[in-house]
Amino acid sequence: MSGLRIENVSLRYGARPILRDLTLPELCPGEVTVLAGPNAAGKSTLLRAIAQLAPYRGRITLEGEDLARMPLRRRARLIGVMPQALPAGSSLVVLESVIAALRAGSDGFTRKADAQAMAVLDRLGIADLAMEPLDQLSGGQRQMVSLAQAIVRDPRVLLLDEPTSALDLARQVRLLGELRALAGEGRIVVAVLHDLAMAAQWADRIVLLHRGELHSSGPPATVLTPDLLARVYGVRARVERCSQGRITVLIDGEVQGGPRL
Ligand SMILES: Nc1ncnc2c1ncn2[C@@H]1O[C@H](COP(=O)(O)OP(=O)(O)OP(=O)(O)O)[C@@H](O)[C@H]1O
Repeated sequence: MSGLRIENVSLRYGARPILRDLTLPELCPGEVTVLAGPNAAGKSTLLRAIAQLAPYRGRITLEGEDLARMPLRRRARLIGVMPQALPAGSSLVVLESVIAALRAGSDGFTRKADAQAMAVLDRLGIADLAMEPLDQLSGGQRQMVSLAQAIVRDPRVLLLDEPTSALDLARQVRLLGELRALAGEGRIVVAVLHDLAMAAQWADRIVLLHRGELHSSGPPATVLTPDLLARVYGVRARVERCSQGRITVLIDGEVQGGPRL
């Protein structure tokens, strides 16, 4: 009961079913889980449901406790969310925005807030951005600040929606290494990634969604097969084994006729 459980979760937008009776294997501390699947499969929606940002039917529990019944502040301390994009129109500088994220999970004034927020910026290698206005950052810089906001409360669960989409190669590696380290410290890390080669390299487990349902889940080497990539994504892929049970995925092109599912 130490993990995150998602059981029989269904979610509709209006009359449209988006998640359909979704039950996942328990997501455990120490693991990086990548949520994968074609566009509109329901990946972001599932993250929103876990974060209790969208109403659903079914049960989502953390260490046996129903997240839907948890007091807001406690939930804010336990769950860190890195959305696809930070909302524009902020008048804060980076450090203030990270302090604001820290305070959202605390009941009162935290004297050490500045130091805590600075330590997180330093950990992510962006301390030099502390006094920059949030609205004047580049897309990649904003993404790193968004990660800082998500982890500053030291959450037990970290939910990230396409966290590398705006990052250059060095920062992609830095961020993914950071996710591994954050998991290694005992957190449950769940990230939506489109880049399956990246997912193969960094994930302990891949959960593949398709049209709001669980298609498959397991270690990258068992989920990411050429046959699955052809059927679900409609791409021709080569999957090669490398060291320590890891695989590399190379996409060659599209299969004729597109996805078969
Ligand atoms: N607020 C909303 N209102 C109505 N429909 C929505 C809303 N948000 C998402 N949807 C629909 O839900 C479905 C799943 O969307 P979601 O963003 O979860 O997919 P995704 O797997 O994250 O896709 P992508 O890879 O393209 O980001 C889509 O068909 C989308 O149009």
